[in-house]
Amino acid sequence: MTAMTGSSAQAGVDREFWLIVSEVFGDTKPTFQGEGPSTGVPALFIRLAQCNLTCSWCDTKYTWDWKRYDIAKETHRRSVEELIAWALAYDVELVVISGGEPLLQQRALVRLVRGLREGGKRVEFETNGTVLPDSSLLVDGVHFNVSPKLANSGVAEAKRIVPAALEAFASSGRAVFKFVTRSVAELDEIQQLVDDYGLAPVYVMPEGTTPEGLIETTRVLADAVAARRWHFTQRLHVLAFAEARGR
Ligand SMILES: Nc1nc2[nH]cc(C(=O)O)c2c(=O)[nH]1
Ligand code: SF4
Ligand SMILES: [Mg+2]
Repeated sequence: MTAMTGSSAQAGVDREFWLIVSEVFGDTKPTFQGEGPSTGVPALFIRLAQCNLTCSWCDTKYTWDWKRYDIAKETHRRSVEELIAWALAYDVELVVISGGEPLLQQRALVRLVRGLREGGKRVEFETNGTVLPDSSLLVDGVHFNVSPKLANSGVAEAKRIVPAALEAFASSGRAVFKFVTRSVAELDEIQQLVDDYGLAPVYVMPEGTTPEGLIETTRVLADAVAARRWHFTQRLHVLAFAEARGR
């Protein structure tokens, strides 16, 4: 026995080699990256459980809302090795790591990303931009779709806006900033964040979990987004597959 035994040392090892996963998809029912600059690119998805925010309109509450969902049913402990082997079994270059908030499990992600890169994969993270990224994740072949949350999320500003994290992503050269938006008025709120933290490039994405809702909000937003010379992104998986989980 050494001083490195006991539950906290064990937890440290766990955090390096294991991930708490919500679901993986894109294998048996192939899909595309549905959002952001790689929209339409074939992709595998690893969705991690747990989030540090509680957005009212969150479409993946089954990753964190244990009042509504059963944590025992919705979460699975998977080894980093197992996840790498799963991804490498498919001839799909892009692996999207989403959540929940994936960067809450950053120590194991460093190993996961290394294995995926060594296997020839490209990696995109979907993150809420509140967790400072480890420098070993800011490497060739790894990109971040950073989605800072607006007041429409219902989350307190001090929780959803973490200046040091936003600045780190902005200066990384590996991030785009994607804003879930409902109204033209919210574009001023986005502009303020863009100015305060030097965020670029900006992608505006309509909030919605139905094709009808997305189209309606797209019509509301498109002119004003184009006028600011910002990017616009749809949610292709919602248009293509509706609300089907795991697509
Ligand atoms: N096809 C597809 N693309 C996505 N891009 C980001 C997603 C997410 O849930 O973070 C997502 C998703 O759930 N499905
Ligand atoms: S940050 Fe993302 S996963 Fe977390 S509650 Fe908000 S929308 Fe859901
Ligand atoms: Mg989604």
